[in-house]
Amino acid sequence: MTQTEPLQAPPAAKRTMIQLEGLTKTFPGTKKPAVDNLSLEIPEGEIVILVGSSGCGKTTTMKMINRIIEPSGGRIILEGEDVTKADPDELRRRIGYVIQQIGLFPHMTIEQNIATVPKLLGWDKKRISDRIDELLETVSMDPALYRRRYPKELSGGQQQRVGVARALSGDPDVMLMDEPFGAIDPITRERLQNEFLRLQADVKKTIVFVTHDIDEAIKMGDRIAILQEGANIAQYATPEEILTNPANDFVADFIGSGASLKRLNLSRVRDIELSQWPTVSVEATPDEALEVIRRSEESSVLVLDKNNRPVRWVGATDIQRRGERNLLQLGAPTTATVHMHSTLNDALNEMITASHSVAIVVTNDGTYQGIVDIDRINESIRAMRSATRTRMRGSLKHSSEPDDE
Ligand SMILES: Nc1ncnc2c1ncn2[C@@H]1O[C@H](COP(=O)(O)OP(=O)(O)OP(=O)(O)O)[C@@H](O)[C@H]1O
Repeated sequence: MTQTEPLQAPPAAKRTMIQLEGLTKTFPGTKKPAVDNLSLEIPEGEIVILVGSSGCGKTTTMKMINRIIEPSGGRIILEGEDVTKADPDELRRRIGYVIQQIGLFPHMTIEQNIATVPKLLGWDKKRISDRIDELLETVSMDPALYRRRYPKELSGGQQQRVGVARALSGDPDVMLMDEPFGAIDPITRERLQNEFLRLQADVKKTIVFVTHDIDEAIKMGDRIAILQEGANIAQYATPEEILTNPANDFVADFIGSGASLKRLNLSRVRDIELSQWPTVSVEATPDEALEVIRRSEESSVLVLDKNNRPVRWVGATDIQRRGERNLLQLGAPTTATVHMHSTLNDALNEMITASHSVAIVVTNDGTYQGIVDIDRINESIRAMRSATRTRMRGSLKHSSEPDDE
Protein backbone atom coordinates (compact mmCIF):
# COMPACT_ATOMS: atom_id res chain seq x y z
CA MET A 1 0.00 0.00 0.00
CA THR A 2 1.31 3.43 -0.85
CA GLN A 3 1.39 6.20 1.72
CA THR A 4 -1.13 8.79 0.59
CA GLU A 5 -1.31 10.89 3.77
CA PRO A 6 0.77 14.06 3.41
CA LEU A 7 3.15 14.78 6.24
CA GLN A 8 1.70 17.34 8.62
CA ALA A 9 3.49 20.66 8.49
CA PRO A 10 3.98 22.36 11.87
CA PRO A 11 1.24 24.94 12.51
CA ALA A 12 2.35 28.30 11.17
CA ALA A 13 1.89 31.48 13.17
CA LYS A 14 -1.36 33.24 12.23
CA ARG A 15 -1.15 35.61 9.29
CA THR A 16 -2.43 39.14 9.68
CA MET A 17 -5.51 39.44 7.49
CA ILE A 18 -6.39 43.09 8.08
CA GLN A 19 -4.02 45.73 9.31
CA LEU A 20 -5.24 49.18 10.21
CA GLU A 21 -2.46 51.76 10.38
CA GLY A 22 -3.16 55.13 11.97
CA LEU A 23 -6.70 55.04 10.62
CA THR A 24 -8.44 58.37 11.16
CA LYS A 25 -11.82 59.82 10.27
CA THR A 26 -12.86 63.40 10.86
CA PHE A 27 -16.36 64.06 9.56
CA PRO A 28 -16.90 67.34 7.74
CA GLY A 29 -17.94 70.12 10.08
CA THR A 30 -16.57 68.36 13.19
CA LYS A 31 -13.37 69.12 15.08
CA LYS A 32 -12.71 65.92 16.97
CA PRO A 33 -12.01 62.84 14.87
CA ALA A 34 -14.63 60.08 15.26
CA VAL A 35 -11.74 57.63 14.81
CA ASP A 36 -8.37 58.99 15.88
CA ASN A 37 -5.20 57.30 14.69
CA LEU A 38 -6.34 53.70 15.20
CA SER A 39 -3.83 50.91 14.59
CA LEU A 40 -5.01 47.31 14.87
CA GLU A 41 -3.95 43.92 13.54
CA ILE A 42 -6.64 41.37 12.82
CA PRO A 43 -5.35 37.80 12.50
CA GLU A 44 -6.64 35.44 9.83
CA GLY A 45 -9.52 33.18 10.83
CA GLU A 46 -10.33 34.95 14.09
CA ILE A 47 -13.34 36.83 15.37
CA VAL A 48 -12.18 40.22 16.55
CA ILE A 49 -14.74 42.21 18.48
CA LEU A 50 -14.87 45.98 18.61
CA VAL A 51 -16.74 46.86 21.77
CA GLY A 52 -17.32 50.19 23.43
CA SER A 53 -20.01 52.61 24.44
CA SER A 54 -22.25 54.46 22.01
CA GLY A 55 -20.46 56.97 19.80
CA CYS A 56 -16.92 55.69 20.43
CA GLY A 57 -16.35 55.07 16.71
CA LYS A 58 -17.02 51.34 16.23
CA THR A 59 -19.27 51.63 13.19
CA THR A 60 -17.10 54.31 11.59
CA THR A 61 -14.07 52.00 11.94
CA MET A 62 -15.97 49.10 10.43
CA LYS A 63 -17.28 51.15 7.53
CA MET A 64 -13.79 52.38 6.75
CA ILE A 65 -12.60 48.77 6.35
CA ASN A 66 -14.92 48.28 3.36
CA ARG A 67 -14.71 51.96 2.42
CA ILE A 68 -18.39 52.81 2.87
CA ILE A 69 -16.77 55.68 4.76
CA GLU A 70 -13.58 57.07 3.26
CA PRO A 71 -10.77 57.51 5.81
CA SER A 72 -9.33 60.99 6.30
CA GLY A 73 -5.95 59.47 7.09
CA GLY A 74 -4.09 56.22 7.66
CA ARG A 75 -4.01 52.96 5.73
CA ILE A 76 -6.00 49.74 5.42
CA ILE A 77 -3.95 46.71 4.47
CA LEU A 78 -5.88 43.59 3.41
CA GLU A 79 -3.86 40.40 3.00
CA GLY A 80 -0.71 42.47 2.65
CA GLU A 81 -2.20 44.74 -0.02
CA ASP A 82 -2.84 48.42 0.59
CA VAL A 83 -6.53 48.84 -0.26
CA THR A 84 -6.90 52.40 1.06
CA LYS A 85 -7.25 53.63 -2.49
CA ALA A 86 -8.50 50.43 -4.18
CA ASP A 87 -11.78 50.29 -6.11
CA PRO A 88 -14.42 50.23 -3.32
CA ASP A 89 -16.86 48.05 -5.32
CA GLU A 90 -14.25 45.39 -5.88
CA LEU A 91 -13.21 45.60 -2.23
CA ARG A 92 -16.80 45.10 -1.06
CA ARG A 93 -17.09 41.94 -3.11
CA ARG A 94 -14.19 40.50 -1.11
CA ILE A 95 -15.78 41.43 2.21
CA GLY A 96 -19.12 40.11 3.49
CA TYR A 97 -21.16 42.62 5.45
CA VAL A 98 -23.94 41.93 7.96
CA ILE A 99 -25.72 44.78 9.65
CA GLN A 100 -28.41 45.13 12.26
CA GLN A 101 -32.05 45.29 11.12
CA ILE A 102 -31.95 46.64 7.57
CA GLY A 103 -29.78 44.08 5.85
CA LEU A 104 -32.10 42.54 3.30
CA PHE A 105 -33.55 44.22 0.20
CA PRO A 106 -37.31 44.23 0.92
CA HIS A 107 -38.45 44.04 -2.71
CA MET A 108 -36.33 40.98 -3.46
CA THR A 109 -37.04 37.36 -2.54
CA ILE A 110 -34.67 35.52 -0.23
CA GLU A 111 -32.98 33.79 -3.18
CA GLN A 112 -32.54 37.10 -5.02
CA ASN A 113 -31.08 38.65 -1.87
CA ILE A 114 -28.54 35.85 -1.48
CA ALA A 115 -27.72 35.86 -5.22
CA THR A 116 -26.69 39.55 -5.27
CA VAL A 117 -22.93 39.10 -4.83
CA PRO A 118 -22.59 35.81 -6.80
CA LYS A 119 -24.30 37.60 -9.73
CA LEU A 120 -21.86 40.49 -9.48
CA LEU A 121 -19.08 37.91 -9.48
CA GLY A 122 -20.47 36.55 -12.76
CA TRP A 123 -21.30 33.02 -11.55
CA ASP A 124 -23.53 30.91 -13.81
CA LYS A 125 -27.17 30.20 -12.84
CA LYS A 126 -26.64 26.64 -11.67
CA ARG A 127 -23.73 27.59 -9.43
CA ILE A 128 -25.72 30.45 -7.90
CA SER A 129 -28.76 28.25 -7.35
CA ASP A 130 -26.71 25.48 -5.70
CA ARG A 131 -25.02 28.07 -3.51
CA ILE A 132 -28.40 29.46 -2.36
CA ASP A 133 -29.53 25.98 -1.30
CA GLU A 134 -26.25 25.26 0.43
CA LEU A 135 -26.24 28.56 2.34
CA LEU A 136 -29.86 28.32 3.44
CA GLU A 137 -29.17 24.83 4.75
CA THR A 138 -26.05 26.12 6.49
CA VAL A 139 -28.14 28.64 8.42
CA SER A 140 -30.79 25.99 9.21
CA MET A 141 -33.52 27.20 6.83
CA ASP A 142 -35.29 24.85 4.45
CA PRO A 143 -34.62 26.17 0.91
CA ALA A 144 -37.87 24.72 -0.45
CA LEU A 145 -39.80 26.72 2.11
CA TYR A 146 -37.92 30.00 2.09
CA ARG A 147 -36.26 30.65 -1.28
CA ARG A 148 -39.26 32.41 -2.80
CA ARG A 149 -40.38 34.36 0.25
CA TYR A 150 -39.87 38.06 0.82
CA PRO A 151 -38.03 39.37 3.89
CA LYS A 152 -41.23 40.69 5.49
CA GLU A 153 -42.57 37.12 5.50
CA LEU A 154 -39.79 36.00 7.83
CA SER A 155 -39.25 36.46 11.57
CA GLY A 156 -36.47 38.78 12.77
CA GLY A 157 -34.24 35.81 13.58
CA GLN A 158 -34.83 34.23 10.15
CA GLN A 159 -34.08 37.53 8.41
CA GLN A 160 -30.84 37.78 10.29
CA ARG A 161 -29.94 34.21 9.28
CA VAL A 162 -30.53 35.16 5.65
CA GLY A 163 -28.35 38.24 6.26
CA VAL A 164 -25.53 35.93 7.38
CA ALA A 165 -26.15 33.61 4.39
CA ARG A 166 -26.01 36.57 2.03
CA ALA A 167 -22.77 37.85 3.56
CA LEU A 168 -21.24 34.38 3.04
CA SER A 169 -22.55 34.02 -0.52
CA GLY A 170 -19.45 35.07 -2.46
CA ASP A 171 -17.29 33.07 -0.02
CA PRO A 172 -15.42 36.16 1.20
CA ASP A 173 -12.37 35.74 3.39
CA VAL A 174 -13.45 38.64 5.58
CA MET A 175 -16.81 39.39 7.18
CA LEU A 176 -17.81 42.60 8.87
CA MET A 177 -20.69 42.22 11.28
CA ASP A 178 -22.19 45.33 12.84
CA GLU A 179 -24.38 44.39 15.83
CA PRO A 180 -25.74 41.50 13.75
CA PHE A 181 -27.85 40.10 16.58
CA GLY A 182 -28.66 43.42 18.22
CA ALA A 183 -32.33 43.77 17.35
CA ILE A 184 -33.34 40.21 18.22
CA ASP A 185 -35.02 38.85 21.35
CA PRO A 186 -32.57 37.35 23.88
CA ILE A 187 -33.51 33.70 23.30
CA THR A 188 -33.26 33.85 19.49
CA ARG A 189 -30.15 35.93 19.88
CA GLU A 190 -28.46 33.27 21.97
CA ARG A 191 -29.45 30.60 19.46
CA LEU A 192 -28.10 32.63 16.54
CA GLN A 193 -24.86 33.31 18.40
CA ASN A 194 -24.38 29.59 19.01
CA GLU A 195 -25.27 28.69 15.43
CA PHE A 196 -22.87 31.30 14.20
CA LEU A 197 -20.01 30.00 16.34
CA ARG A 198 -20.70 26.48 15.07
CA LEU A 199 -20.67 27.77 11.50
CA GLN A 200 -17.45 29.72 12.09
CA ALA A 201 -15.73 26.56 13.36
CA ASP A 202 -16.23 25.21 9.81
CA VAL A 203 -15.76 28.30 7.65
CA LYS A 204 -13.01 30.02 9.71
CA LYS A 205 -13.54 33.46 8.23
CA THR A 206 -11.74 36.52 9.49
CA ILE A 207 -14.49 38.47 11.22
CA VAL A 208 -14.67 41.97 12.61
CA PHE A 209 -17.71 42.12 14.84
CA VAL A 210 -19.13 45.24 16.46
CA THR A 211 -21.20 45.13 19.62
CA HIS A 212 -21.77 47.31 22.64
CA ASP A 213 -22.54 44.25 24.77
CA ILE A 214 -19.51 43.01 26.71
CA ASP A 215 -21.18 39.64 27.36
CA GLU A 216 -21.62 39.11 23.63
CA ALA A 217 -18.01 40.19 23.10
CA ILE A 218 -16.74 37.65 25.63
CA LYS A 219 -18.82 34.88 24.15
CA MET A 220 -18.12 35.51 20.48
CA GLY A 221 -14.61 36.95 20.40
CA ASP A 222 -11.24 35.29 19.93
CA ARG A 223 -9.91 38.78 20.67
CA ILE A 224 -11.62 41.89 21.93
CA ALA A 225 -10.68 45.51 21.33
CA ILE A 226 -12.27 47.67 24.04
CA LEU A 227 -12.56 51.14 22.54
CA GLN A 228 -12.81 54.54 24.16
CA GLU A 229 -13.91 57.76 22.48
CA GLY A 230 -12.21 58.33 19.13
CA ALA A 231 -11.77 54.54 18.81
CA ASN A 232 -8.80 54.68 21.18
CA ILE A 233 -7.90 51.17 22.24
CA ALA A 234 -8.18 50.71 26.00
CA GLN A 235 -7.21 47.02 25.71
CA TYR A 236 -6.81 44.53 22.87
CA ALA A 237 -6.57 40.99 24.17
CA THR A 238 -8.31 37.63 24.47
CA PRO A 239 -11.54 37.53 26.54
CA GLU A 240 -9.68 35.49 29.15
CA GLU A 241 -6.94 38.12 29.54
CA ILE A 242 -9.42 40.98 29.65
CA LEU A 243 -11.44 39.32 32.41
CA THR A 244 -8.38 38.25 34.36
CA ASN A 245 -6.19 41.30 33.91
CA PRO A 246 -8.14 44.40 32.90
CA ALA A 247 -5.52 46.87 31.62
CA ASN A 248 -6.93 49.89 33.45
CA ASP A 249 -9.92 51.29 35.35
CA PHE A 250 -11.79 52.03 32.14
CA VAL A 251 -11.69 48.35 31.14
CA ALA A 252 -12.52 47.19 34.67
CA ASP A 253 -15.55 49.52 34.71
CA PHE A 254 -16.59 48.40 31.26
CA ILE A 255 -16.52 44.73 32.27
CA GLY A 256 -18.55 45.71 35.30
CA SER A 257 -19.21 43.53 38.29
CA GLY A 258 -19.49 39.79 38.20
CA ALA A 259 -16.38 38.94 36.20
CA SER A 260 -16.69 35.34 37.49
CA LEU A 261 -20.17 35.05 36.08
CA LYS A 262 -18.99 36.51 32.79
CA ARG A 263 -16.31 33.84 32.68
CA LEU A 264 -19.12 31.32 32.36
CA ASN A 265 -19.29 32.59 28.78
CA LEU A 266 -15.80 31.27 28.22
CA SER A 267 -16.51 27.68 29.25
CA ARG A 268 -18.56 25.34 27.17
CA VAL A 269 -20.64 22.39 28.20
CA ARG A 270 -18.27 20.06 26.31
CA ASP A 271 -15.39 21.25 28.55
CA ILE A 272 -16.89 19.91 31.77
CA GLU A 273 -17.73 16.44 32.95
CA LEU A 274 -21.42 15.78 32.50
CA SER A 275 -23.50 14.12 35.20
CA GLN A 276 -26.04 11.43 34.41
CA TRP A 277 -29.72 11.45 35.27
CA PRO A 278 -31.82 8.27 35.46
CA THR A 279 -33.41 7.58 32.06
CA VAL A 280 -35.97 5.16 30.65
CA SER A 281 -37.13 4.44 27.14
CA VAL A 282 -40.55 5.68 26.16
CA GLU A 283 -41.45 2.03 25.69
CA ALA A 284 -40.94 1.23 29.39
CA THR A 285 -43.95 0.72 31.64
CA PRO A 286 -44.62 3.21 34.45
CA ASP A 287 -43.66 0.51 36.97
CA GLU A 288 -40.30 0.03 35.28
CA ALA A 289 -39.78 3.79 35.36
CA LEU A 290 -40.64 3.85 39.08
CA GLU A 291 -38.10 1.11 39.71
CA VAL A 292 -35.41 3.14 37.89
CA ILE A 293 -36.19 6.13 40.13
CA ARG A 294 -36.11 3.98 43.28
CA ARG A 295 -32.67 2.66 42.37
CA SER A 296 -31.37 6.20 41.83
CA GLU A 297 -30.87 9.13 44.18
CA GLU A 298 -33.30 11.28 42.22
CA SER A 299 -37.06 11.68 42.43
CA SER A 300 -37.75 11.78 38.71
CA VAL A 301 -36.73 10.08 35.50
CA LEU A 302 -35.98 11.40 32.04
CA VAL A 303 -37.99 9.66 29.32
CA LEU A 304 -36.14 9.16 26.01
CA ASP A 305 -37.82 8.47 22.66
CA LYS A 306 -36.76 5.68 20.30
CA ASN A 307 -33.92 7.83 18.97
CA ASN A 308 -32.63 8.55 22.48
CA ARG A 309 -33.99 12.09 22.45
CA PRO A 310 -35.28 13.41 25.78
CA VAL A 311 -39.05 13.96 25.70
CA ARG A 312 -40.42 14.16 29.24
CA TRP A 313 -39.52 14.51 32.90
CA VAL A 314 -41.63 12.16 34.97
CA GLY A 315 -41.61 12.25 38.78
CA ALA A 316 -42.16 9.34 41.16
CA THR A 317 -45.36 10.95 42.46
CA ASP A 318 -46.64 11.41 38.87
CA ILE A 319 -46.24 7.67 38.39
CA GLN A 320 -47.83 6.76 41.70
CA ARG A 321 -50.88 8.82 40.78
CA ARG A 322 -50.92 7.74 37.15
CA GLY A 323 -54.30 6.01 36.86
CA GLU A 324 -54.52 4.76 33.28
CA ARG A 325 -51.91 7.12 31.85
CA ASN A 326 -48.66 6.01 30.20
CA LEU A 327 -45.23 7.68 30.49
CA LEU A 328 -45.87 10.09 27.62
CA GLN A 329 -48.99 11.37 29.38
CA LEU A 330 -47.26 11.93 32.72
CA GLY A 331 -44.97 14.63 34.04
CA ALA A 332 -43.91 17.54 31.88
CA PRO A 333 -42.21 18.06 28.51
CA THR A 334 -38.46 18.53 28.77
CA THR A 335 -37.21 22.10 28.92
CA ALA A 336 -33.77 23.57 29.58
CA THR A 337 -32.00 21.72 26.78
CA VAL A 338 -28.50 22.80 25.77
CA HIS A 339 -25.91 21.56 23.28
CA MET A 340 -22.33 20.42 23.84
CA HIS A 341 -21.12 23.73 22.33
CA SER A 342 -23.41 25.89 24.50
CA THR A 343 -21.64 28.00 27.10
CA LEU A 344 -22.11 27.41 30.81
CA ASN A 345 -23.80 30.79 30.83
CA ASP A 346 -26.35 29.48 28.30
CA ALA A 347 -26.90 26.45 30.53
CA LEU A 348 -27.41 28.65 33.58
CA ASN A 349 -29.85 30.90 31.69
CA GLU A 350 -31.82 27.86 30.53
CA MET A 351 -32.07 26.59 34.09
CA ILE A 352 -33.24 29.96 35.37
CA THR A 353 -35.79 30.36 32.56
CA ALA A 354 -37.15 26.86 33.10
CA SER A 355 -36.94 27.07 36.94
CA HIS A 356 -35.06 23.79 36.85
CA SER A 357 -31.84 23.00 38.66
CA VAL A 358 -30.52 20.93 35.78
CA ALA A 359 -30.10 21.45 32.03
CA ILE A 360 -30.25 18.49 29.67
CA VAL A 361 -27.35 18.18 27.26
CA VAL A 362 -27.98 16.86 23.74
CA THR A 363 -25.95 16.50 20.54
CA ASN A 364 -26.82 18.46 17.38
CA ASP A 365 -29.32 15.78 16.38
CA GLY A 366 -30.96 15.92 19.81
CA THR A 367 -29.52 12.71 21.31
CA TYR A 368 -29.23 12.66 25.11
CA GLN A 369 -25.68 13.07 26.47
CA GLY A 370 -26.12 13.86 30.16
CA ILE A 371 -26.97 16.80 32.36
CA VAL A 372 -25.35 19.89 33.82
CA ASP A 373 -26.56 20.92 37.25
CA ILE A 374 -26.19 24.04 39.36
CA ASP A 375 -23.56 22.36 41.55
CA ARG A 376 -21.37 21.66 38.53
CA ILE A 377 -21.67 25.27 37.42
CA ASN A 378 -20.80 26.46 40.93
CA GLU A 379 -17.77 24.19 40.90
CA SER A 380 -16.66 25.73 37.61
CA ILE A 381 -17.01 29.25 39.01
CA ARG A 382 -14.98 28.26 42.08
CA ALA A 383 -12.29 26.65 39.91
CA MET A 384 -12.06 29.78 37.73
CA ARG A 385 -11.83 32.02 40.81
CA SER A 386 -9.05 29.99 42.34
CA ALA A 387 -7.17 29.82 39.00
CA THR A 388 -7.40 33.62 38.76
CA ARG A 389 -6.20 34.05 42.35
CA THR A 390 -3.24 31.72 41.75
CA ARG A 391 -2.35 33.65 38.60
CA MET A 392 -2.68 36.99 40.37
CA ARG A 393 -0.57 35.81 43.33
CA GLY A 394 2.01 34.64 40.79
CA SER A 395 2.17 38.01 39.06
CA LEU A 396 2.12 39.97 42.36
CA LYS A 397 4.94 37.86 43.72
CA HIS A 398 6.82 38.43 40.52
CA SER A 399 6.39 42.21 40.55
CA SER A 400 7.19 42.61 44.26
CA GLU A 401 10.42 40.63 44.15
CA PRO A 402 13.23 43.01 45.09
CA ASP A 403 15.79 43.45 42.34
CA ASP A 404 18.80 42.78 44.57
CA GLU A 405 17.64 39.39 45.83
N1 LIG B 1 -21.85 61.10 9.05
C1 LIG B 1 -21.45 61.64 10.18
N2 LIG B 1 -21.24 62.98 10.31
C2 LIG B 1 -20.79 63.53 11.45
N3 LIG B 1 -20.52 62.82 12.56
C3 LIG B 1 -20.71 61.48 12.52
C4 LIG B 1 -21.18 60.82 11.34
N4 LIG B 1 -21.27 59.49 11.60
C5 LIG B 1 -20.88 59.33 12.88
N5 LIG B 1 -20.55 60.50 13.43
C6 LIG B 1 -20.05 60.73 14.79
O1 LIG B 1 -18.88 59.95 14.97
C7 LIG B 1 -18.81 59.39 16.27
C8 LIG B 1 -18.66 57.89 16.16
O2 LIG B 1 -19.85 57.32 15.59
P1 LIG B 1 -20.02 55.76 15.35
O3 LIG B 1 -21.33 55.56 14.67
O4 LIG B 1 -18.81 55.23 14.70
O5 LIG B 1 -20.08 55.24 16.85
P2 LIG B 1 -20.44 53.79 17.41
O6 LIG B 1 -19.37 53.48 18.39
O7 LIG B 1 -20.66 52.85 16.29
O8 LIG B 1 -21.80 54.11 18.17
P3 LIG B 1 -23.13 53.23 18.39
O9 LIG B 1 -22.76 52.12 19.34
O10 LIG B 1 -24.07 54.22 19.00
O11 LIG B 1 -23.56 52.75 17.03
C9 LIG B 1 -20.08 59.83 16.97
O12 LIG B 1 -19.79 60.94 17.77
C10 LIG B 1 -21.00 60.21 15.84
O13 LIG B 1 -21.90 61.23 16.24
